[in-house]
Amino acid sequence: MESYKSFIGGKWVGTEATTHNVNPSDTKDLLGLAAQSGIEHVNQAVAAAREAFPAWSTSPIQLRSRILDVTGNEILARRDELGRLLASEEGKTLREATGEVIRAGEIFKFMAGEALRIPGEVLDSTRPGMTVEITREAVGVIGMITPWNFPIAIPAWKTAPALAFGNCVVIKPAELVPASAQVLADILHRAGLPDGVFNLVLGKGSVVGQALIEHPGIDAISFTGSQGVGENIAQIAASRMIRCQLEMGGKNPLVVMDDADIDIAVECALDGSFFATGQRCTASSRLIVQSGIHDQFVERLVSRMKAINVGHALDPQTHIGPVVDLRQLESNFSHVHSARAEGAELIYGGERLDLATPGFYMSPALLIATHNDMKINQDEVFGPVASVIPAADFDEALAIANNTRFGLSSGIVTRSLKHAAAFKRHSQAGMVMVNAPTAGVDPHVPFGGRKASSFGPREQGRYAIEFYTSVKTSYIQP
Ligand SMILES: NC(=O)C1=CN([C@@H]2O[C@H](COP(=O)(O)OP(=O)(O)OC[C@H]3O[C@@H](n4cnc5c(N)ncnc54)[C@H](OP(=O)(O)O)[C@@H]3O)[C@@H](O)[C@H]2O)C=CC1
Ligand SMILES: O=C(O)CCC(=O)C(=O)O
Repeated sequence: MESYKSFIGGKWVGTEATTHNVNPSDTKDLLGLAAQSGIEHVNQAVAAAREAFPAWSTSPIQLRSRILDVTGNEILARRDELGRLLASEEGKTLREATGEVIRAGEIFKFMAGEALRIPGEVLDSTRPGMTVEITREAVGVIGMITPWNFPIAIPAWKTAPALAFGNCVVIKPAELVPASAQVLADILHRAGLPDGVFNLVLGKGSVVGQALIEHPGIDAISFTGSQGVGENIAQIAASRMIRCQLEMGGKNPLVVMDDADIDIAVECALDGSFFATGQRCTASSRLIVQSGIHDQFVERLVSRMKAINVGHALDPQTHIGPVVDLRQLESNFSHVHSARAEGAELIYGGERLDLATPGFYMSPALLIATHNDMKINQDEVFGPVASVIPAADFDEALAIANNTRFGLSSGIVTRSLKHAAAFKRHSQAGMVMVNAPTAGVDPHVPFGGRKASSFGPREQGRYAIEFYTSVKTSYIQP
């Protein structure tokens, strides 16, 4: 039986109290026991990070780059083993989990390059003989709180740029996925990261997470998760005048125009709405379909859904794994139930499945005859549930797409360059896809949204530098 520990100041730290890490594909399969750290461990982790910061923030960029590169190489070399681990604790399929591990490895390798390319500027001053230098410095100790749906990629895309630019880290991963977090701590440690630079504290969000965001030794907070927790973090960060970066939910629209290639439209909807069990903040939960193609699209999508295998995450025949836990499963059913009560028609799926192993299985659900004001089309579900909203023309489809408090990703399937260009320009989302699913993004470009989906500077790619560095302007008179 595995036991997962916190990692503080270069040492593994266990606790008497533990939580069970259960495989959502088979609840009889107990993967391990995870430490339940408390406030004391948060205090120790922040103290270790503060102590490590002066040396790490001024360390040679080649050293930082090398450690990130070695970390990325090991993650990539162990993709199959780590993919199995991730699929076992989170429930996404082996293919999806291995893809996520590769993404994490590539992020470390990308940031190994960025560590060597920290930009600056030298300008003439308005005062004769004087120059002005604009440089970037590490922010300090970054508190990170990460969700369960991308157990290694999200910690990677926060940690890699933080370390590249000389910051220290205290991370609290979601309680449901301690194994992937522990693997990351172990790889970074063995890659040569000095003690205290990266600290992992396992435990409850309401205890460890709350203590971390309130800790006076934290200089910035990067969070991915629900809107409620994000709003709490924003208030605390504002009261302490520290920066925060919040990635929260989505209610992402996929617009299907009459002139769409129907095969592309159906595959985009299938992938965006249901793969990864719909547990992506970029999932297409609103399918906005023009009237001329509506019936054909629904018929083709349902027929594709019928061919989908829901099953054990490690079974190579599985297309969609289980929901992550019972709470999320019940929440998904309650969304479907309330949509039907509001008048939506459940045309396919939405049922609990009893399979060979006891897991949190549900068939992907498609609701039709919905309108955008329904709760199902305003609240994030975070499961394999999508609804179809009919639209008369492009203008109506665009208006519906933008009529949401969220603004993470959006998509359009069309053969019309005019509609694609207009959608790209007027969609109120941080990421826009043309003839591609709303979910599934590249590791080297900015990630983030608008409105209630995101707050603060973008994550990932070269843009990550904005959050993880502080700009200094120096006036130099020789
Ligand atoms: N944008 C995204 O990618 C995600 C969106 N969500 C949305 O959130 C819903 C609920 O999922 P859930 O996992 O509960 O999301 P949460 O926002 O509760 O969890 C995200 C992270 O925040 C931590 N956390 C929880 N409470 C606090 C707190 N008071 N202070 C600090 N940290 C805290 C969690 O810890 P712990 O694990 O211990 O609870 C976890 O590490 C989903 O159904 C979905 O709609 C969820 C995950 C990712
Ligand atoms: O769609 C993706 O590739 C990323 C999704 C994501 O980051 C999330 O769900 O939190």
